[in-house]
Amino acid sequence: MKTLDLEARWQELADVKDALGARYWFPGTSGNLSIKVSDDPLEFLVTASGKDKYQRTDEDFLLVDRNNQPVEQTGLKPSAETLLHQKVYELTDAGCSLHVHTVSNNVISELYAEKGEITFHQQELIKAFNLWEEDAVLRVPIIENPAHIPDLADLLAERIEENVFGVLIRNHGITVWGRNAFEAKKHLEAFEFLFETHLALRLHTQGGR
Ligand SMILES: CSCCC(=O)C(=O)COP(=O)(O)O
Ligand SMILES: [Zn+2]
Repeated sequence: MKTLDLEARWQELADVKDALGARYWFPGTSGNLSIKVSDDPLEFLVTASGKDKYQRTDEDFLLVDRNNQPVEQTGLKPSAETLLHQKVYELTDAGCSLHVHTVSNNVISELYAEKGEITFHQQELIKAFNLWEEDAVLRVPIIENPAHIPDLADLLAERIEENVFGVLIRNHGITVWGRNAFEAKKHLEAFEFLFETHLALRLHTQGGR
């Protein structure tokens, strides 16, 4: 892995972090982000655990390997949810994975938890997921939120399949991915737009029920 690649990926992820931070999508130090630096062996930059993600510092990210262990000696701790990012890289062609907690994704995750998914169709913004046909459907699986992270990561892995670009975690947040940082951010913005629109529409047409 070249130092130049690492530096470029670091800046890319830091810029995404700033953009999501500007939307206040990291309440209470929640959220974690990662970007792939090397495929073989798998190495990715991931946010350090428990940090104020609205700040931009030289200690925001650390490089971890396929076992979620820091590649170099560091006092930083990888995100508690690093294993979820590793599963995404293992099971998809993703180059970047983003996890945020928002009010909208939490409310949707609870409202549709029993169904195990929420679907969107006839919504212009599903084109952000490269779904262009008039009858195309975007499916967002919803999983439970066990405290034991390996169990959570297994639930996530079970729901990853073709044309799934993100998974909601009940009363927790969403994990989203894309082939690169641009696409992952695009997907996350589109999901949040769809969730907010859906909730607003429910409020107006069904009084929130
Ligand atoms: C205070 S948020 C609880 C942990 C969490 O869900 C999260 O997204 C942040 O954890 P991290 O270890 O990545 O800071
Ligand atoms: Zn989280």
